[in-house]
Amino acid sequence: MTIGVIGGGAWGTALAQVAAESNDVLLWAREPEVAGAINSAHENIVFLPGVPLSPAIRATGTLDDLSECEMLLVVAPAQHLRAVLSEAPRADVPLLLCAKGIEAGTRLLMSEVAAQVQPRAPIAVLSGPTFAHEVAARLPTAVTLACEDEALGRSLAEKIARPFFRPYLSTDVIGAEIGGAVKNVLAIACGIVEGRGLGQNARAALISRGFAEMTRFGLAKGARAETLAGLSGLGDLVLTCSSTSSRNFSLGVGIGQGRAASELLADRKSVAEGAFTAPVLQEAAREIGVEMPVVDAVCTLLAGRAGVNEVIGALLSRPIRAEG
Ligand SMILES: NC(=O)C1=CN([C@@H]2O[C@H](COP(=O)(O)OP(=O)(O)OC[C@H]3O[C@@H](n4cnc5c(N)ncnc54)[C@H](O)[C@@H]3O)[C@@H](O)[C@H]2O)C=CC1
Ligand SMILES: O=C(CO)COP(=O)(O)O
Repeated sequence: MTIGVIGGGAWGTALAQVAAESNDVLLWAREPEVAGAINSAHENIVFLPGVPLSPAIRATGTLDDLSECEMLLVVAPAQHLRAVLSEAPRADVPLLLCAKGIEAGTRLLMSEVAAQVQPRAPIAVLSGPTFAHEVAARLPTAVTLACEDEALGRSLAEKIARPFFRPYLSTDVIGAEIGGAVKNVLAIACGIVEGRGLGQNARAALISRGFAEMTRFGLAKGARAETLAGLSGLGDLVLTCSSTSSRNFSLGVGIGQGRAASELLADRKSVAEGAFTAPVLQEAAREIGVEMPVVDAVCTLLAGRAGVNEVIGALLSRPIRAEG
């Protein structure tokens, strides 16, 4: 079977490599130099350099070429997903959504955006603790694959599973998406703590209190508690809050060291989704009356409305309250 991959960033490329172990893969890349190098040198020189790619991966710059694929992995960044999926051929094949974020303006999750622009396509979500370079190196990785249609979810999981890449099934699409979107914002917060040298205790506190925020927001939006505590929620939160391999965490480190978020973001070619998700998550939480003080703090720092010491001081001086 031919699996299509929409998005030639690090994650799209790593997933293409997984899928290419037992399928033909056609990868759409926006940048001609990315598609060219994958076809000529079997390497994504821009977003995943140094990883020899399978010859079963072909790249194209034309979305229409994906019309013959039997399933599509959608790996364009969250804020571009609507535009890219709108230009893709009308599909009635399954879309496996792999981006982590909430759309600015509409406050929609990726599954909701995909349902609007590709209404005939069955939708599933893949999310979890998955650094692209580790997956590309075939290091053991487990993910959540969420699909309301259980039988379809199982068949998609069977198509992409490998001994080193292990999907766990769920029917909680919203839960899987909320975990992945929220953890990116919390990873920025943990990076700030690291960059400011505030210690391991503070980071553990932020992970726990951040998880409480993720849970409050997720439950209010209809997510299931066990999904939020699983691979796509807590699992990914722990990964991205602990490593400079995370672009969100490393953005936070720079902010914690006193650099302006705008300057750090302008320097990047790779995406730090949390920077885009943070303000829309804050709006969505306020709309439903869910308190998210760590998310609020990240928003203040991303917008440059206050300094790091002031924001952390305000977080630490909140009234004493019950943990649960
Ligand atoms: N890199 C990773 O380890 C993982 C990434 N993800 C998620 O996958 C999604 C894609 O991230 P990466 O592959 O890491 O990206 P990346 O940071 O490696 O590359 C940036 C991507 O953005 C695309 N892009 C830039 N401007 C665009 C535009 N105007 N329209 C459409 N596309 C545009 C580029 O073509 C490229 O594919 C994100 O939502 C990310 O959170 C999820 C799991 C792991
Ligand atoms: O989502 C990821 C790992 O699961 C990648 O995290 P970053 O986008 O912060 O690099």
